[in-house]
Amino acid sequence: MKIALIGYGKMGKEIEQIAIDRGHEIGLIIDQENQNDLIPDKLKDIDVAIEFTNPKSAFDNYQICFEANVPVVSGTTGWLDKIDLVKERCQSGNGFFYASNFSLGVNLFFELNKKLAKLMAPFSEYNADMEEIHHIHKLDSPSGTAITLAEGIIENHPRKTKWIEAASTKEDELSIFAKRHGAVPGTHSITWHSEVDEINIQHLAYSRKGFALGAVLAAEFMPKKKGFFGMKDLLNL
Ligand SMILES: NC(=O)c1ccc[n+]([C@@H]2O[C@H](COP(=O)([O-])OP(=O)(O)OC[C@H]3O[C@@H](n4cnc5c(N)ncnc54)[C@H](O)[C@@H]3O)[C@@H](O)[C@H]2O)c1
Ligand SMILES: O=C(O)C1=N[C@H](C(=O)O)CCC1
Repeated sequence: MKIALIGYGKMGKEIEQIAIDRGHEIGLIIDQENQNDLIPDKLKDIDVAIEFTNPKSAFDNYQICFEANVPVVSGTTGWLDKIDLVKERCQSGNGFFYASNFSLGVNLFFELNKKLAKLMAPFSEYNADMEEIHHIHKLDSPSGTAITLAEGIIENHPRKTKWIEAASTKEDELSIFAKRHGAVPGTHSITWHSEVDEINIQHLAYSRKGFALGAVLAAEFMPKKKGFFGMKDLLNL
């Protein structure tokens, strides 16, 4: 498979390594300094584009791939205000795969989080909050993964209706505490506190390898696909 890498930073480089190890060819690499090279003509013989850039650039990059009819796998976070526009393009025949987190472990953790929220529903003595810790270079906050986790709690717990990135004393608000520290690849924990105890679940990434492998697996899933896909489609969760 011939892959275009859009964004050649920490994730782009990790993905390149795994894609080559799995027998793929990197046909095009686009980063900030050659971003004007991202034109439909250069994508002519590309099977799939993998996009990991930043919240401001991602949507424009998708549009160029859509014009070239190249399916996109994107892990960029912080652009979801435009998700309806992307879904419209998918309805008119483009292919797009998004995950706030591509690692298998986090996607299992998403399911565990939903089950725990459901289990807690009848027990009003327990209240939840969330902490996410990432490296100091991260641009968006809270993390895309934290937002997915918060949505999982809100969908499955009757007393939580929204999340806020602050300490809250309102029962219907889920507090997210976002911390930035050193080179941390990504740690997420959810704690359900009562007066007498707490239950804590945590996912801690040791490196970016799990994110990168998931993105390459998504890229292998995408050629010729039309529509909007996510990790549930890939992992059958
Ligand atoms: N979904 C996931 O599993 C997952 C995992 C890790 C990171 N991320 C997200 O992926 C994104 C990138 O993360 P990273 O750690 O690789 O960041 P990074 O800063 O190391 O790399 C981003 C790269 O994009 C380049 N870039 C900026 N504007 C561009 C443009 N217009 N066109 C092409 N390239 C451009 C930058 O020069 C940089 O090299 C972030 O949004 C991050 O939150 C998602
Ligand atoms: O390093 C990042 O940036 C990460 N971003 C994703 C998020 O916002 O959840 C996934 C974890 C790493």
